[in-house]
Amino acid sequence: MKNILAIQSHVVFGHAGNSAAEFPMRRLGANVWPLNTVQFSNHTQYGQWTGCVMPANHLSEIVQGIADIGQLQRCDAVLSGYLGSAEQGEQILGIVRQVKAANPAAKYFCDPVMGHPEKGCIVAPGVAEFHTRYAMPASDIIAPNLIELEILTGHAVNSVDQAVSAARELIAQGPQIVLIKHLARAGYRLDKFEMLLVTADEALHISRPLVDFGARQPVGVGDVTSGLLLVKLLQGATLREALEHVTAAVYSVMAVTKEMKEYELQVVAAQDQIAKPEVRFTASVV
Ligand SMILES: Nc1ncnc2c1ncn2[C@@H]1O[C@H](COP(=O)(O)OP(=O)(O)O)[C@@H](O)[C@H]1O
Ligand SMILES: Cc1ncc(COP(=O)(O)O)c(C=O)c1O
Ligand SMILES: [Mg+2]
Repeated sequence: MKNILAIQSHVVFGHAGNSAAEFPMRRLGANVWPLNTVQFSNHTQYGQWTGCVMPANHLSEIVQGIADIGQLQRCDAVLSGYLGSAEQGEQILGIVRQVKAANPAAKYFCDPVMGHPEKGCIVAPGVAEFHTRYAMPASDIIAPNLIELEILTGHAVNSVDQAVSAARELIAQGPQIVLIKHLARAGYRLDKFEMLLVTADEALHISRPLVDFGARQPVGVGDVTSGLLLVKLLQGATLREALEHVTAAVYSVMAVTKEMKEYELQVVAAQDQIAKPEVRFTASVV
């Protein structure tokens, strides 16, 4: 069993952050240690929520507790996602160092969740800068969407070739694997949902059909995508196997969500499809 310390948001109602990713990751057979950066009533795309951001030192305090009972060396990866404050970022980097000292084989997977005012994703000030300056160079795997990729590289990305080069600019600074979770307007086709998985010497492209949700797109898709990719890689899947499985699993969650006429991701209803998707999408080498 692989053990993943997952540091991201928790919402009581619905699915985002750990509340989106934790169950699907477990359904694939990994142990998840959820460490919540915030506890909110619901995700921020409702435009209103209640709850609080955890004090930054809460994160390291919890990890120290795990170290104190002699279990930290069993951690195979740290996953970080939605942060409640930039100060939490500093604590997370300390946690990554502490975990790697306890288990030198452990990986740091960074989902650099940044604010996206147009989409209604609201993130605290300083978090985008934290991801760009500190988290990206410290990560082993990073999974930006297109806008996050542009912020991380500091320039526009308008095509698949540019996206591959941009991913390799990041690779030159730290991570070995970059997943571009949504190519959007930089993809080959606007009527598909496309992703790229890039390493120093490999680039894989995959696409799945768009599911029509109109203007109200489900939230947490990126969080599920990142969590599942990490589990597959830790379990020894090849890059191609991991990318193809994640694409089919997340597509199935979207399709079930649409079928049930829901807005919140239906990860429980779609659980069998997460583990063994019936659809299959094939990645191609760029
Ligand atoms: N197959 C699909 N059909 C339609 N929309 C999708 C599909 N897969 C994902 N999406 C939507 O695409 C968007 C991906 O958002 P993006 O900002 O690129 O990444 P993230 O989820 O990390 O924020 C989400 O709004 C999600 O609901
Ligand atoms: C509390 C919370 N966590 C996480 C996310 C990230 O979700 P996504 O996977 O869509 O990037 C959001 C987006 O609005 C959010 O409000
Ligand atoms: Mg995201």
